[in-house]
Amino acid sequence: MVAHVRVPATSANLGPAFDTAGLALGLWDELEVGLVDGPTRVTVVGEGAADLPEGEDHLVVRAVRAGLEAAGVVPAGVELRCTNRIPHGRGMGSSAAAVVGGLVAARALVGEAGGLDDGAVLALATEFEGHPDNAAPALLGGATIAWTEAGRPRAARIPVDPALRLTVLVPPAPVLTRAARAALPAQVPHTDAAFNAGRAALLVLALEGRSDLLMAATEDRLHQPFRADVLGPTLDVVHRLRGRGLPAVVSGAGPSVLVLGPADDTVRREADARGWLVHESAVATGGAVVRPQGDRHDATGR
Ligand SMILES: Nc1ncnc2c1ncn2[C@@H]1O[C@H](COP(=O)(O)OP(=O)(O)O)[C@@H](O)[C@H]1O
Ligand SMILES: N[C@@H](CCOP(=O)(O)O)C(=O)O
Repeated sequence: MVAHVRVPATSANLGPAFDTAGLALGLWDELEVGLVDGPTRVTVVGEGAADLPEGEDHLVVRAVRAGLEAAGVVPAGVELRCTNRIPHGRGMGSSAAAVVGGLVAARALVGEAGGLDDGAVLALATEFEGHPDNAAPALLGGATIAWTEAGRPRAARIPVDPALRLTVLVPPAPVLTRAARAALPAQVPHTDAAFNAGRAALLVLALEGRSDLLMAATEDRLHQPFRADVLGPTLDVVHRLRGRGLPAVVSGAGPSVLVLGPADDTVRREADARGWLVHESAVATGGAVVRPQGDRHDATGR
């Protein structure tokens, strides 16, 4: 059996909800995973094709193995084909997609008896990622709040206005999430924590349809200011767009910028002037899914 999985890109934090909020974007990676008697073989088309390992070190293979191991299955090798559309190291959740996609493929291969329900997949994905905010929407779709309770990650969907458009401005060079996390302080002032708690609560209302709250709801003092130096021009772009009344934030750990709105002329001019790509979509309502064999897809993976 071959499991064919598609898994969405995600944007985490959404300004104030650091390591907590995230949403699925309309751009998908696809994976085909089978178990083989011989050594592991990996084929990659698209993003990362020239750089990624082709054996057991490949992140998707590691995730498939983790899922299989949790279900008590240890194959000799894994045959993996990837069609990658999510750019790497841009704050669009490529690593979460790889991990969640691999775990969902493992779930399809072992069947229900393997015990890999959504809670188990989210827990394993969070072990890989170190934070659950990308893994939750990659798995469940939509916009999510993720948190840890009694040592286990949990997630809940937030209702989102179906008219909401999302635009990601994507710079040409990556910044690894690890580097952007290393720039964060160990402690923040209580006033800044309180500021963000209020803004994160407001974010839920804004996503539900209170678009008049979007600007206030996307202010942040917990991560963006500390990341300015490692992200190059990203914070300048955020401030320029916000100065024009657009709710722009750092997408995930950056360096991309997420605008909670359509790709209007202001957004396109800002991106064009810097040679950045623009990706516009709605919030993707579905998370990682196992696709029927031979299902056709468009250029975004839909
Ligand atoms: N589809 C993939 N297949 C294999 N490895 C991947 C894939 N996507 C991401 N990775 C690994 O994760 C790294 C990027 O992860 P990270 O720094 O968290 O950025 P992102 O914001 O894109 O998730 C890549 O350099 C690569 O090592
Ligand atoms: N909360 C994390 C989100 C990282 O998202 P990514 O898409 O950049 O991997 C953080 O801000 O570090």
